[in-house]
Amino acid sequence: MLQFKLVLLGDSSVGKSSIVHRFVKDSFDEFRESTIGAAFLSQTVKLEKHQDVTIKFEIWDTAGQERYKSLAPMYYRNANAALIVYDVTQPGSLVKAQSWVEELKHKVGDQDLVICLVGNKLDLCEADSSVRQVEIDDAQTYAQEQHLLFHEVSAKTGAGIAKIFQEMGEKVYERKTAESAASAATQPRKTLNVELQRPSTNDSTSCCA
Ligand SMILES: Nc1nc2c(ncn2[C@@H]2O[C@H](COP(=O)(O)OP(=O)(O)OP(=O)(O)O)[C@@H](O)[C@H]2O)c(=O)[nH]1
Repeated sequence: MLQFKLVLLGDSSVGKSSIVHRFVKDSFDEFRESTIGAAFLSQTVKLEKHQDVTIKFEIWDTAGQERYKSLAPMYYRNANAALIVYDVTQPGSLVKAQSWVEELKHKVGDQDLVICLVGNKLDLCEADSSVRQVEIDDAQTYAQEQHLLFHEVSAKTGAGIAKIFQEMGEKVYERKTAESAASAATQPRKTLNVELQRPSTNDSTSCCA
């Protein structure tokens, strides 16, 4: 099974761990503790667009607190996919998300990485529209300009969560298969010149002694 490394980045308390737990365990904890360092989980995804293909995400959920920021490169290095999360009720968290986008593009390069911008806690706006502080159009326009995937979700209700990982899975798989096809096309064909040697009949120890 193809495995892909996925990293979650974003400000503290935006709901990174909650998104991962909703995806991996289909559960939600109202009182989740802040992550220390990073947490690792894995989950498989059966791709809807590619019949009979199941991929595995190895997920690194990083800690959003400023004091852990220097650890992040360890987790996004060699990643195939990144979810950059903000909270739709906290405009500062979008600014932080944008700085992660910049850092990834600078350090990793978006050719190598599928990036998805995710606005979380949508349920809060649905309960009371006045708490929304980041307009969907603004975030979506930014995502389009930066060539990022984009979703608004709720880890609490589960709305939109499976869709993120389905779409990310398809993108990383398509990238991988396109890369493999391109490298196969550019590889020179190797001709094997195998000379068959007849074993000498009077040397019974020649091959295994
Ligand atoms: N209403 C609502 N609350 C959420 C949602 N997602 C997370 N929360 C709450 O927000 C708080 C922070 O969630 P976490 O998942 O720990 O956030 P985090 O981004 O992993 O935080 P760090 O580990 O500090 O980086 C918790 O109290 C969650 O219950 C959501 O979709 N809706």
